[in-house]
Amino acid sequence: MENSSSDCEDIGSELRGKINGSASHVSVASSLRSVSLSKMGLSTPPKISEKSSLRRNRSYGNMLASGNTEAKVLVIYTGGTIGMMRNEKHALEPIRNALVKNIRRFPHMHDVDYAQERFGSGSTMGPLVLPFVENQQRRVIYTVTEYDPLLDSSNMTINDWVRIAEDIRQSYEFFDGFVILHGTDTLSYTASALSFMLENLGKTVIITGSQIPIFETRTDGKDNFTSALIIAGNYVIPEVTVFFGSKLYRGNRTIKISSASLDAFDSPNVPCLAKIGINVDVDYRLIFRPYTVNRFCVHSILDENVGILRIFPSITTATIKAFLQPPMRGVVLQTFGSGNIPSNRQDMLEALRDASKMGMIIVNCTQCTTGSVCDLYETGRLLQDCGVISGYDMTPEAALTKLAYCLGKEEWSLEEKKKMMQRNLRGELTAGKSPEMQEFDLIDAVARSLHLSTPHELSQLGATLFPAMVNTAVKAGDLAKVELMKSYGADLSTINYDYRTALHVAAAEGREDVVKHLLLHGVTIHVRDRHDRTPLMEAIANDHHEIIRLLIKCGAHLTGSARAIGEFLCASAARGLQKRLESYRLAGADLSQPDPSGRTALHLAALHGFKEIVEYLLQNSVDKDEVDLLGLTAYDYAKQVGHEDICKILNGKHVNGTSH
Ligand SMILES: NC(=O)C[C@H](N)C(=O)O
Repeated sequence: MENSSSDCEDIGSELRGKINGSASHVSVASSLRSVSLSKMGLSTPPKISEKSSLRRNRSYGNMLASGNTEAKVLVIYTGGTIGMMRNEKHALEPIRNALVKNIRRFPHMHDVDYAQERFGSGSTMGPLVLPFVENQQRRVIYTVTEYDPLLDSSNMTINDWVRIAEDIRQSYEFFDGFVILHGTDTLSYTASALSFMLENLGKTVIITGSQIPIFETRTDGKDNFTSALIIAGNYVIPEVTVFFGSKLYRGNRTIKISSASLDAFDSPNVPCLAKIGINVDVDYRLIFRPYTVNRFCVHSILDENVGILRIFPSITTATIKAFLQPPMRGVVLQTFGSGNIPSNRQDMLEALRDASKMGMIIVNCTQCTTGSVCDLYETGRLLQDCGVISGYDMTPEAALTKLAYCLGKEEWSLEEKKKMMQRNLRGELTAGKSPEMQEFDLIDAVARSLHLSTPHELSQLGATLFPAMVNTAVKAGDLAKVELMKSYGADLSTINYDYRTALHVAAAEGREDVVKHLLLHGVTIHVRDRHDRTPLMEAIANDHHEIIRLLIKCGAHLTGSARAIGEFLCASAARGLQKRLESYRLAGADLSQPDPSGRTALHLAALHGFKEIVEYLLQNSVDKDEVDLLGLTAYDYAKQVGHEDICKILNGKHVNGTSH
């Protein structure tokens, strides 16, 4: 299917004025609200009825003929050192409108020639284009939306997290991935909060920033930003992640470890998800996936009555009591070692017990950078008796934002909130042991027989064998074998040489039970294969209606431009494929969407004499009076070729009311 780059251009041109012009500081939520959905060619695709819009759409058609594979990334620029400049006192401060202007001058970040050829604009306006990157499938087209005011992240609040989350929600279907430019100081808090707020996330969200402004000669900003764009555009890692200093981390596992080093972040309790060196090495097995059949949504109610209390020797009861006073509703207690507090401090224990009895959620987290709280010592077990719950190995940032999130879930009872705090929701904690792999490791066995031994050879073997074996089991609908492959260490989300996943195969083959199984195992629905086809497109192309319903329920959406969908609809009608039209309808297409000549599926069905399709389209509210580029209605076509039965159905009324 044709990619939807024109959507990107529409968004780009709409935001362009706001980014570069005088009214530059508008949140993308409000910007996108002002960009009509029909203009983006998605939910309510445009109808072509006026000559001007026709001309516009034709010229888009020419641009799309470039045949390049592109990915669209939305960049939300909130502030931080990355976009700061030195003022007269030599202090760093964010400068409005400077980032995009400067990026346009960096040949490493913006390919002016490509932008010129593709969008007819390049050096001053239009979407930004990342130059071609060796070994990456897609060229990244990105749009930057700049917040007003730009913030040093120390000034950010819960309201800013909500704003970012809402902006992602508003633009979710129009972009392949998201990059958030953010100050480093509170970046881990934002990353943790967003990881909870963005529920059933299916796309890549990366937060990055820098220690040195991007405008300076020696900067980490350019590499961090470019790498984040490449990953967001080319890899589906459905998590809120942090990219910094050559590594991609799970956001809610990160902490800022240095105020000076360019490796400012770490995720001490879990390995990084990807490393950028000469190649991009993603460890797909580490990716945390939503194990539900639900579509993406944002939970934006956070309770701000939460806090972190760090215990220290000789802390007074008065201090503790003061901290636990209403309106406080949730507290992260940072304790010693593996979760200990002084066992000889009955006063302290009493204060905690009282607060817990009053309905406060108190979560025990360690002051150590690595490791977890556990009931190894009497001093730790005592806290449990007071109603304090375990935060396992959560970072204080993750525990605090998770508390704000859980307390904001009004539909959950207090017990449920406590249960959720101790459950692994987004990969933020490790409770208990991870499932064991089968003793007989398939890849090891094959590797031995092939005399392969290096870790690189082993991972290459796995990457080659597993997709083929999983896909064979999926094609056969053999769920037991799919499970077996998983126990051998296969990642069900893995892609083959054609960038296809098991979900593509299951959707194409009509294996509804396998589709369900894969979705429940977190296989992402947004991966596009070499030919830009998503699992949803596979289900449509094979008319598997139940699977289309399932994928849509899970948040899948059409990815082609409105015009391309119009072409598909017309082609289906011309070939008498009513089932295919129904497939598109179930997938959310507007059956009235015209092709570039302004003809709708109804014109084509009338022309080719498919009476049932004409009836079907009329039942689905396709306007019989729509005229094409030549000013002809569906009736005119039917009349011309003598389909009298269809003329009768279309009842001869012209758009302006004159009878034929
Ligand atoms: N490196 C940075 O971005 C630090 C800056 N103070 C901020 O958090 O906004």
